Amino acid sequence: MSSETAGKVITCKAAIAWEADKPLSIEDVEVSPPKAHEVRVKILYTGICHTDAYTLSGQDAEGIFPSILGHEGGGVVESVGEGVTNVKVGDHVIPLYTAECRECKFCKSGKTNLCGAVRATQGKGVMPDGTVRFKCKGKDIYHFMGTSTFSQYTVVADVSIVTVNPNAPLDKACLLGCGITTGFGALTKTPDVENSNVAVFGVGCVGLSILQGARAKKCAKVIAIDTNSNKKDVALKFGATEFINPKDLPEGQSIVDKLIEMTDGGCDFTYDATGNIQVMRQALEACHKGWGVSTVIGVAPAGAEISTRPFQLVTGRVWKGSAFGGVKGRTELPGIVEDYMNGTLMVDEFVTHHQTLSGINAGFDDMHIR
Ligand SMILES: NC(=O)C1=CN([C@@H]2O[C@H](COP(=O)(O)OP(=O)(O)OC[C@H]3O[C@@H](n4cnc5c(N)ncnc54)[C@H](OP(=O)(O)O)[C@@H]3O)[C@@H](O)[C@H]2O)C=CC1
Ligand SMILES: N[C@@H](CCC(=O)N[C@@H](CSC=O)C(=O)NCC(=O)O)C(=O)O
Ligand SMILES: [Zn+2]
Ligand SMILES: [Zn+2]
Repeated sequence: MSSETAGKVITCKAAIAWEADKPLSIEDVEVSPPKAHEVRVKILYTGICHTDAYTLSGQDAEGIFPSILGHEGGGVVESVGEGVTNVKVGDHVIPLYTAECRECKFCKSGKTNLCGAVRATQGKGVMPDGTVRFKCKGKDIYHFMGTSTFSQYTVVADVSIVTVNPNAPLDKACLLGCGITTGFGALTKTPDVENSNVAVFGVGCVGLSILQGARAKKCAKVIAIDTNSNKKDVALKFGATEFINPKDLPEGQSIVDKLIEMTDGGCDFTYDATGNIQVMRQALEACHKGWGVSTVIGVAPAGAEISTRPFQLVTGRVWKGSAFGGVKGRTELPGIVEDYMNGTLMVDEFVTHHQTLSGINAGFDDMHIR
């Protein structure tokens, strides 16, 4: 069965990022029908992630303009292109910026959630055939992260979408398209994390979700670190057992010294959820000699590099990273939605503000309210 609009161009509203570091502009866009192995989705809700703000600011090495940003969406399938078998018209879906084709070297490796099927074209802002599905004022508009959820309709590759429980409220479940899943997955998929000492740098959506994961995995000491002391209460609510503001430490004591002191030699696991390269170094160096593992999650500006003394690694600390929490979207995201539905994963608590599409720039400002 097909919808009335199937096969036709749909004209709808979208927020266009015409150039870096300028407000988004609400425009009429023409959204072409999906080609083979593509899906057109009516987006009902989207979150705004700090990565959208980062790309809009011009700091993303892959940032392309004009484009339609957004990657934390929830919607309903409007139509499907030829050969699409994994979703159907009317399905409630979450677009996936980390695809899962189940056929590429990455997917088959069993070692990573990264997928090679569409990543190269995704990074260039085009669909897998090298063309775009959006037009505005006669100009081609680029896609973003393979999702472009700041549009009333979007087109995604079939490997970049998953059907979820239709009873899940999409105004909240859309957040599982990035931040919450990223933090929760990064912690819960860490091997041997149970009963360990954990430090989480940055108490935003990602950091809070790491804290939730730490509680679920019954970690022993769970230390949240943020330069904003207003984050203490929420950190404790989501699973931190302690909170430190590095600015409050006595002169001469670094956050690394403090964490080593609190954990009898260093943390078993640390996570960066700030995107700050100095913090990434602190997170690594606060790990226990011999076995501590530090995971980089935050996204740093184009050109930024991390550094430490090689001795930190020689003496057994491990530096690694995680994208989308290591979660394989098509296989695992429906289960995470179920965790939300059965009350074992907090999601509603992350919704602090609502905006309509026309208020999207105010939505970006809302993220910075302390
Ligand atoms: N790898 C992945 O798959 C993903 C990565 N990300 C990235 O993760 C990062 C976190 O995202 P999100 O949680 O939404 O971001 P937020 O900005 O909401 O959270 C980051 C927190 O870190 C705090 N912070 C800043 N500097 C320091 C510091 N020196 N020490 C301790 N805390 C500090 C910030 O405080 P303040 O607000 O006062 O600056 C803020 O509270 C971003 O870089 C984002 O782009 C997001 C999703 C997926
Ligand atoms: N485009 C950037 C890197 C941006 C980045 O690291 N993105 C994360 C997701 S952030 C979500 O909010 C990610 O999953 N990276 C892996 C990937 O394959 O993109 C750059 O060029 O540095
Ligand atoms: Zn994101
Ligand atoms: Zn793949």
